Amino acid sequence: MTTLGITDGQVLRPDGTVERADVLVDQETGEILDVEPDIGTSADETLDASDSLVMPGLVNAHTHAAMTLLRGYADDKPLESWLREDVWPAEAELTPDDVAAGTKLGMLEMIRSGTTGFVDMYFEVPDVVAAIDESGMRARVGHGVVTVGKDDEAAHEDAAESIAVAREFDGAADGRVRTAFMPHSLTTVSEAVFREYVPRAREEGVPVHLHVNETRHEVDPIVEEREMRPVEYARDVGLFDPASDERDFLAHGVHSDSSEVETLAEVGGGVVHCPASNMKLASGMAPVQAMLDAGVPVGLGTDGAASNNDLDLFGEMRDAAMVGKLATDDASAVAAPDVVRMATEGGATVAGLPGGRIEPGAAADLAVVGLDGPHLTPAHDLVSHLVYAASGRDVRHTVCDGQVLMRDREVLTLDAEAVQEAASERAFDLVSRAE
Ligand SMILES: CSC[C@H]1O[C@@H](n2cnc3c(O)ncnc32)[C@H](O)[C@@H]1O
Ligand SMILES: [Zn+2]
Repeated sequence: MTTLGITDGQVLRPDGTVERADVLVDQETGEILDVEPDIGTSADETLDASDSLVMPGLVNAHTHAAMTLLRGYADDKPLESWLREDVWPAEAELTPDDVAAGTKLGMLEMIRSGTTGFVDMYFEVPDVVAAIDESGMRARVGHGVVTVGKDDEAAHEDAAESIAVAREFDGAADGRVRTAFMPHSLTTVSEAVFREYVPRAREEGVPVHLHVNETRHEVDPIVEEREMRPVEYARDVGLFDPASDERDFLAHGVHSDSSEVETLAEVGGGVVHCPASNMKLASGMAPVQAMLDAGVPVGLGTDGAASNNDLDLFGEMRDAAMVGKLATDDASAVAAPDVVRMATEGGATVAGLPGGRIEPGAAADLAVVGLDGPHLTPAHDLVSHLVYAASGRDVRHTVCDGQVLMRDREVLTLDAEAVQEAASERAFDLVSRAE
């Protein structure tokens, strides 16, 4: 057995308390062996956590990692015109190598801000998986299906590709990669495709992940044409089936009404809250406190870097807490302990990925946050600091599946300079082809 000891720190336990302890990890199984004081120093490899908090690695439960290439390319627009006028024309020019470069840049940023697992909906999944394998991160990936504007044959090809890559890559990268069937949304994918391919996802044993209730423009036509709320329509085409072994999960859910929140709680449907993207695109404020009260599993996501514009989940935690209070006119809503849970265990649950808890037997997916900065002084309440005062720049070390991905802010699995240079070059070339 090869062991990793994370020594001399304070540890965030699953019940939200903080205690002084070392964390001992079995690097072969990728699991936490024990959490006790003074057990880490004789490990084969050690990470110093003095003056630091060891927390579960953050889970970015909804992103489009390669959209880092379009960071700052089209800002200050609402979702529909942003997608149609700027993003989709640029994405039409993407090559597999572009997607690989953008995904690596996204992962570099995520590792540097303490994220160990993510959910990625995008294109060129084989290249995305190869990049994830190299990075050492954990992810649930899928090919995003859009059928609007396509003839029947092209629509079926797109959906069939999503199922085929889900089948081929589930369990790749030593099990760190899981997959899902990923129709883009209820309005950009035809009813016929949902009805034919959701059962195929069930046969493959993969969940379904899609955007739902993101903007009013998406909700209104569904309600008008079908006389059903979007979550009801989703259930009608086979999603969120409580009899399924896999948990389907939606991104955004901003305009979910109380009946939809109740339904999601009843059937165990997961929601990924993306507060920065919802604010930037002026999509609205999700009823997150109502979801938590109802028992809906909720995680946090950045969405893509073009609607955020970074992949730092510490920003998402702060935004979730702030907008949660604004939305309810209640300063006690979406409180710090709930936000930290959403960003860790909640995201892991929603995405069906290991991690999210520091306890023996759990996946050794960890972030070590330095506490010595003036902005984190005094240390009255470390959970409060994680949400309201810290940023991804405070993360010292990142560990996924027992392997050290970043030590003392140096990413060990990706060549940061080369990744940034390649992505930058490809991004400029991409937008010049699109214009
Ligand atoms: C078909 S792959 C995923 C697809 O989604 C687009 N996208 C990025 N951000 C959002 C968002 O907030 N709502 C809906 N769709 C989004 C991305 O550009 C890809 O085309
Ligand atoms: Zn999205």
